[in-house]
Amino acid sequence: MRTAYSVETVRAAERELMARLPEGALMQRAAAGLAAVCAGLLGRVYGARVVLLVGPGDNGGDALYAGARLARRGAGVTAVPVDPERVHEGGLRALLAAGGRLAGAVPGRADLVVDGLVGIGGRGGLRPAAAALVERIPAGAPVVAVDLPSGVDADTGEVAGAAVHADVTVTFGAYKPGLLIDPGASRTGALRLVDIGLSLPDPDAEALQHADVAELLPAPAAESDKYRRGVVGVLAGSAQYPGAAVLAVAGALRGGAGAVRYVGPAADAVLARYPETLIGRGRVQAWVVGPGLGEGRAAEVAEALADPVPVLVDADGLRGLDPQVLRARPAETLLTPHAGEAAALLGTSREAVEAARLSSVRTLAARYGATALLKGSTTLVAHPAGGPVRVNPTGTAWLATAGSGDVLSGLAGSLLASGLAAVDAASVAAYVHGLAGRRAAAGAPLHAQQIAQFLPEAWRDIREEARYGTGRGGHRA
Ligand SMILES: NC(=O)C1=CN([C@@H]2O[C@H](COP(=O)(O)OP(=O)(O)OC[C@H]3O[C@@H](n4cnc5c(N)ncnc54)[C@H](O)[C@@H]3O)[C@@H](O)[C@H]2O)[C@@H](O)CC1
Ligand SMILES: Nc1ncnc2c1ncn2[C@@H]1O[C@H](COP(=O)(O)OP(=O)(O)O)[C@@H](O)[C@H]1O
Ligand SMILES: [K+]
Repeated sequence: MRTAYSVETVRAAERELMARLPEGALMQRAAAGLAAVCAGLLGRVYGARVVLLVGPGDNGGDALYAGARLARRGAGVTAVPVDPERVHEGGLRALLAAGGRLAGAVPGRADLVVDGLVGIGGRGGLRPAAAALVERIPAGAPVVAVDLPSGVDADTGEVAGAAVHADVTVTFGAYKPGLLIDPGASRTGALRLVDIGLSLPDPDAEALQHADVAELLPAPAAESDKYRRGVVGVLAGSAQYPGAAVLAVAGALRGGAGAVRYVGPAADAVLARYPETLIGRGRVQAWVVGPGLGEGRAAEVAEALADPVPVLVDADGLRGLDPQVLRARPAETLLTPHAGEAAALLGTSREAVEAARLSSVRTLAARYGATALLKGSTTLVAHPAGGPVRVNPTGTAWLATAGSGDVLSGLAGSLLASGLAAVDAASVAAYVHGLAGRRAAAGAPLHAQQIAQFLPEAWRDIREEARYGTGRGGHRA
């Protein structure tokens, strides 16, 4: 499990540790880790041209001390401060003593640029003086961000205005949510964590890894039969959108349930593609409701919600949902909107949801009393009672293709039917779907059926790789 912590939590842990260590010890740990990553990237440190962009706070201090370490190994290090009157004193002294120099402008050429403009003390988009330095970063020079790419909000991943695009981000003590969640996540490049010895409480966000997912994937026991494995009901499709039913069933058949039961007007299309599907009403252990339903199907949605089993609501099923009805349900509800659907549920705009994904998914879950999976560039899953938000680390923008979400909802519903808690079903489905999408795409456009076809391969990969890894999954139901 990769865990992430808010600025407030990180600061508290730092204070606690700093009180027990000699002054400046933490910054030296950070700078040593940063310098080691920079040296690794440079290969040959001696003679390399390193440019430090130095903000007024401790983030700039880290960059200066790391620069001093590189200068002592023979690099030509130039520090460019945002404000020459406000530079970390000790860091500057160390750099100058090691042979580094101070400059008023960004040099035209560099083998490495270190972004020490702002770290967890940053607020809002970069101010003009800092943004101007970012614009001067020499084309093609690799950029290493100190703690986080300047301009990215550490807690949320929000980017208001200019922000650094890093090739590598060296973060200290703990990952911050903004490093894992878009738009921030797409600015970090490769992430490196430097352990500075913090003791941390429960995380604010977490990302499952292969080993966690492997532990959650359902597998039939020797005594299993199809009913014990769970039956998932799929209420989807319409005369206008029969394909959504086929794709949801395609996902459901590959998600661990023992049988898939289809209810709706697209039975012929479903059977033509998947003759193994059961047709018509009957007992199910979980429902998938909504893909391709079209309009005027509220009564059927309400009927499924009245069944005391877990229900996943997607797409057209999300229209006009009543929070009171969801709160009164005796079993879990899982909502799987994309940003547009989430905006309608929250009474805001799609842009507002995309700019603030973390708070949107939390609000959605709390307001509707349901687990919420917010799809898009970083898929997030929130539990209605709060706790860490799950951040999906797999996926590719090629998944943004018609019908992709239908496959996801079928898959997640199948995992619900096989007994996973809603948070686990949602985050495992997003993980496997994202991996299958990456494999199916392999750098080229894909269509939704291919995602379904690659699900078993992704599933097998997770189980295989996890044999050699460690890690724990799970979440309270
Ligand atoms: N506290 C600690 O124990 C440690 C802190 N470390 C470093 O210290 C950083 C935090 O340092 P600070 O608290 O000094 O804060 P930062 O250095 O992150 O930023 C604060 C400074 O940036 C300016 N600023 C804020 N928002 C800005 C914006 N949008 N545009 C331009 N300038 C902006 C502020 O005026 C302030 O002077 C961490 O990110 C990390 O790099 C590390 O050395 C590890 C140990
Ligand atoms: N930019 C993106 N990067 C990664 N994944 C994306 C992106 N955009 C969409 N996706 C994923 O693609 C799927 C699209 O689902 P959805 O919007 O419901 O499409 P549809 O309704 O056509 O099935 C979701 O799994 C979503 O997370
Ligand atoms: K930075």
